[in-house]
Amino acid sequence: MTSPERFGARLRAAMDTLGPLCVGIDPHPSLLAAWGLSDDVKGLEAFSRTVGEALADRVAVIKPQSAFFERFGSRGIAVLESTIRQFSGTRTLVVLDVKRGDIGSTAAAYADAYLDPASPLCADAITVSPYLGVGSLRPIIDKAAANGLGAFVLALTSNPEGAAVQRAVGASGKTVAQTVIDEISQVNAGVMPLGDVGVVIGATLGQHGHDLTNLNGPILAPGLGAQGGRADGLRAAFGDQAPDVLPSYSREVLGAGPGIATLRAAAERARDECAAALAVTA
Ligand SMILES: O=c1ccn([C@@H]2O[C@H](COP(=O)(O)O)[C@@H](O)[C@H]2O)c(=O)[nH]1
Repeated sequence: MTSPERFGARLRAAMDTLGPLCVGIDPHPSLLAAWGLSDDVKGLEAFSRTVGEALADRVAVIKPQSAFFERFGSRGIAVLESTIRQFSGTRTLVVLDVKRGDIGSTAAAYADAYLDPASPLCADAITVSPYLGVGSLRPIIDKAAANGLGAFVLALTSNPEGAAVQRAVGASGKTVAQTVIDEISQVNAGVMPLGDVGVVIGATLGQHGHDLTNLNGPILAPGLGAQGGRADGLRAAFGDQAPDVLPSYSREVLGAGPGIATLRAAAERARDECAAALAVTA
């Protein structure tokens, strides 16, 4: 049996062909209202289907935010399952934003839920939290690698409250975030063309002062638009790692709906701004 193509390689190909952009599916109650939809499962379903119709095969990555689906219980989860399925067979990869993490034996169950192709919630990658120790994520990292899937580990989040924990300095003299980055760098060492395990670094942070040189993995950068991050700040924030940066917008792009054409136009504008900001000059 041949091994599945690795997540890092698939992400690199998607970003090369469709551009460096992730759009979040965050069906906030205020967005449902602005789109003329009801704040219930029917509205959730219509919202997610419209985003799929507008952006499948047009953006490299789509990132459903699980919380907005969980809000509606099992029927919301059923919509999340069909939202993920909408993108299968397209070039658009799905990163499910669930920020999971637990002791290793429970992390293994999360891996079964989200990174096993037999599961209805299986995505191309998930977001995970390292605050039980990066080592506790090993079952998730291993399951992802075995199935050609990936994970993004929180390092420096886009919200201002994150700094108190993530910039705290440990006994090694490194910040918590740098320790996370360095442990993930080891996981990705030698993987070509790009490792399967990324980190999350907020696009709101500007020059964050952390060393990403050896990461060899994708950098998911949320916080653009609604949280104040700007595409023209990406280059200064990420320097030589620019080619590995996956900028992410949710509300800013979703606010252009419910029209298919207006959603596409907003995503294209965001993609072009990010691509220009991240362009590697010789
Ligand atoms: O550091 C982080 C990690 C995750 N997020 C998530 O991304 C989107 C951002 O939505 P916007 O509407 O573009 O603000 C949301 O789902 C967050 O939970 C983040 O913002 N920062």
